[in-house]
Amino acid sequence: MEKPIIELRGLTKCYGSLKAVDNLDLTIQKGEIFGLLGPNGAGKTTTIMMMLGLTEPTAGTATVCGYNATTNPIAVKRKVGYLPDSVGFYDSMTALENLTYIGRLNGIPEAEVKDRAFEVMTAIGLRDAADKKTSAFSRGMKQRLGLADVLIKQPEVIILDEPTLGIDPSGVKEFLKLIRQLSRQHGITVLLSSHHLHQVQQVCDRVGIFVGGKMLVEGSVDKLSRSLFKNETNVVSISLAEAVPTPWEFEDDLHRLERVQRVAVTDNVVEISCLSDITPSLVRFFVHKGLDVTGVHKKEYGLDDIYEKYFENNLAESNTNEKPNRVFQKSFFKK
Ligand SMILES: Nc1ncnc2c1ncn2[C@@H]1O[C@H](COP(=O)(O)OP(=O)(O)OP(=O)(O)O)[C@@H](O)[C@H]1O
Repeated sequence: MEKPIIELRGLTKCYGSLKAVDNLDLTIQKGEIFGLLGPNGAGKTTTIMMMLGLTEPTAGTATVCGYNATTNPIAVKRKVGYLPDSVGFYDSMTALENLTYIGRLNGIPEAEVKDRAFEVMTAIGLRDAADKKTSAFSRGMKQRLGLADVLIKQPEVIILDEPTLGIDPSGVKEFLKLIRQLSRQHGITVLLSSHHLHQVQQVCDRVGIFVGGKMLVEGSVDKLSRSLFKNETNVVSISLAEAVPTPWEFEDDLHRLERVQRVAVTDNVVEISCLSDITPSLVRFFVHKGLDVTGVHKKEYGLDDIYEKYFENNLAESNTNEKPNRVFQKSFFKK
């Protein structure tokens, strides 16, 4: 198996008595898009700073592209492109001038820098705005140009810290699509830090939920959902034309269907949890009973369900000192 492109071992950072990052172990393979998810103050930026060699760990190591980020930060910076949540440009210069300036700073030869800048601007969809001053750029365009700054040095790894802050929903969608495209086409490894569950779910191969400096859980959304919702992976909601009376005369019959585990009735919706996907049999059951089915919806568990469930389990397992997690959870969803 190939060596991981990012390898964090026992990575720890203390600020006085505060453990901002607490004994973090993480490996990311080449070409993967990994989402580091966590509420404000979770330690995401501190982790990124240590991976870039911009702050020293109190303990542990961060190895990026085969280099120790603490002892060899320059080598790491050559291989890694970092996009913070907002990027500054010289507003009196055009997008192309800003980009070629960054290209020169990164040591790209004069003969190549303009062509490379055009190439990158085309890839990120800003070719037509190349001669526009960046003072006239929207926030979304600035983030794209920030990505161009990162790409011009042809990095092996891109680290994005809250890259979609302040971008409108359609801009976010486009931006994430672009990240995925770039990663797939060029085999670039991406670490994306965010507290937007839905955005991360759209683009990442694997996610880690990071709270209070610790990685609580990691894996693909699918894997996490299967392990957390073992007994509830097949939940179907059947909507009926009329409200279901209580007690419902057909409830026992429904329970007797093979593989049905749980039935819950609310107004005109019957929610059924099953051991496997038996949607066709369920629909036949309702039709056979002479009930008008107006909708069939299969529940899919996403990252927000995973996050919620994880905390539910965590709270149930422990009866001490769990209040901070509740607070984290609330602030997580608010944004
Ligand atoms: N230079 C510093 N000195 C002291 N404490 C710090 C310093 N930098 C960060 N911290 C603390 O470390 C913790 C982790 O901060 P960090 O910025 O890494 O979190 P984050 O997950 O990136 O949060 P956000 O989503 O708000 O950016 C916080 O409690 C923060 O106050």
